[in-house]
Order: sequence, then C-alpha cells, then structure tokens
Amino acid sequence: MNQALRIAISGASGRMGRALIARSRSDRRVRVQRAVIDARSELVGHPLQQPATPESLRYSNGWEGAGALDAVIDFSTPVGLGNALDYCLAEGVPLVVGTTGYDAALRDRLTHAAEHIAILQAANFSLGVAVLQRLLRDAARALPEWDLEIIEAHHGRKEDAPSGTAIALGETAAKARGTTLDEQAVYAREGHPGPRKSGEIGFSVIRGGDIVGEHIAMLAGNGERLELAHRATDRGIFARGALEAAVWLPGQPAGHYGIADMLEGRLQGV
Ligand SMILES: NC(=O)C1=CN([C@@H]2O[C@H](COP(=O)(O)OP(=O)(O)OC[C@H]3O[C@@H](n4cnc5c(N)ncnc54)[C@H](OP(=O)(O)O)[C@@H]3O)[C@@H](O)[C@H]2O)C=CC1
Ligand SMILES: O=C(O)C1=N[C@H](C(=O)O)C[C@H](O)C1
Repeated sequence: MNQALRIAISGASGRMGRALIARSRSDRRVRVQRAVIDARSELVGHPLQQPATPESLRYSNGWEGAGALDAVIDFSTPVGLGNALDYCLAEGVPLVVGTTGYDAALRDRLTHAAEHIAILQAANFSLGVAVLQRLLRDAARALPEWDLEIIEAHHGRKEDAPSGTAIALGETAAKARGTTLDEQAVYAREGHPGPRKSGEIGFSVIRGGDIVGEHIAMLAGNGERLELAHRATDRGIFARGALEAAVWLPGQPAGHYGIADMLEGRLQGV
C-alpha cells in the first residue's frame, strides 16, 4: 500500500477542524501531521482532544518547522487562510480552501498563487450542493424572467454573511443569465426599497442555534414557483469532501480548481 499523505489542517480546533480530524482517523490514505490554530489560543502546545495519529499531535501556533507536507486543508478565518497560503506558496504545497468570507484582495492572492501551486477552493464541500449548483444553473437559464431569491440559514456562531455557498449560487445563476452577481445582488431590504427590479438576485440570511447549513434558491414566476433546496445536517459531509480534495489535489498541476473539477465524472449528465 502507498504511504499515507501527510496533511496539515489549518483551523484544527474549530467545528470543521475537529470534524476533519475525526474523519481522518478512519481514512488510511491520509495522516494529519500538523494542526494549526490561532497563535493566541490557549490550546497552542496542547495535545488534540482526539489524537489524529498513533503518536500524540499537538496544536501548533503557525507554520514554522512544519516539515514536508503533501497538502494543507484550511477551514479557519481569512487571516488563517492568508498564513496557510503564504506557507503553501513558499513550500510548493497544494492547498484545499474551505474558508469563506474573505475579501477581494485575498481572492486575488489565491488566483495569482494558483499559477504556482494547485489550489482547490469550494465554499461548500458537500456533493448535494455541487449538484444543486448544476440544477440552479439550468433553471436560471431556462427561466430567465423569474425572480431569484437565495435564502440561507446557519448556526449562530457563523462569522460571515451571506454564506460563501449562497454567494457561489448567486454567481452561478448570474453567469447562466449572462450577467454578474456584482451587477444583480441585493443583500438587504428594509424601509421602502421600492418594487423589485428585473434581474435582481436577492439574499436573505437566518442565524440561529446549531443549524449546520441550509440553502434555498427560490425562482418566483407568475402563478408558480420553483424551489431548489439543500440541507446539511452533519458537518462530516464537508469533511469528507475536503479530505477527498486533499487526496485528489497533489496529483494535479498548478491551477485553480473547483469541486466540479474533482467530481467531473460523477456530475456528468447533471
Ligand atoms: N467549504 C465548506 O464546505 C465549509 C466552509 N466552512 C467555513 O470554514 C470556516 C471555519 O468554519 P468553522 O470551523 O465553523 O469555524 P470555527 O470558528 O469553529 O473554527 C475556526 C478555527 O480557525 C482557528 N483560527 C483562528 N485564527 C486562525 C489563524 N490565524 N490561523 C489558524 N487558525 C485560526 C480558530 O481558532 P480559535 O478558536 O482559537 O480562534 C478555530 O480553530 C468558515 O469560514 C466557514 O464558513 C464551514 C463549513 C463548511
Ligand atoms: O460556516 C459554516 O458553518 C458553513 N459555511 C459554508 C458557507 O459559508 O457556505 C458552508 C456551509 O454551509 C457551512
């Protein structure tokens, strides 16, 4: 059997970091070798609650001395992602990006870095959302006059809004209609916003409790309505997708990949 891939997880103490470490324990293709968290965290230097490897792994405050790695998976914050990107670029290591809510400057840095290293970025690593993207693309194209609203719901600890997935869905629909999300997005309505403009893509955000992640793309016509919905009930689905990406990516040349590139065969016909 081939040697297990040596991976690092950035954001290892978070909700997704813990889901990734739990899942990696039963995946013999990978071995978590580095668990990076916020340098200010009191957990730095402490062993992981769920040891990822037979030997005890401790939380690290950064990338110094990370040693040889086959891939990095980042589910942290924009700052954590920027640090992981610096490391991957300097060492030529493939990077799987799950973090959302970063600004245009970091997006540009990722785009330029992808000229030198392989980067797979997905706002949502579930298989269902990958299919939802395809369905929405086709529906938005087939129903160009219908009003599109995107509704998302997440747990109360989520930092960014709208979710990365909601924005990615909006981008897909806008592109399918030959326009851009920047031109069509309406992120808030209150007071007297006036009648809806044709082509608008509206976003509504719900935050509460322990909702893992729900997205509805509503296409409203006259006398009928089409709704495409996805509900995640277990973070393990995102962890599974991200680990698949970490196994797939080291075999790819430098470039900027999406989840559809990895799932190519599986999404055919959708
Ligand atoms: N693409 C996808 O499929 C999914 C994407 N996400 C995205 O992943 C990100 C993380 O989500 P979630 O796990 O819920 O968030 P959490 O807040 O639970 O975890 C974030 C983690 O990042 C750590 N962190 C903070 N700053 C740094 C830093 N500078 N370097 C390294 N690590 C750092 C935090 O440490 P500390 O707690 O000490 O601050 C924590 O461990 C979000 O952007 C979220 O939207 C989430 C789910 C699925
Ligand atoms: O923060 C989360 O939890 C999630 N974030 C991602 C997003 O912003 O789209 C994906 C998923 O919905 C969970």
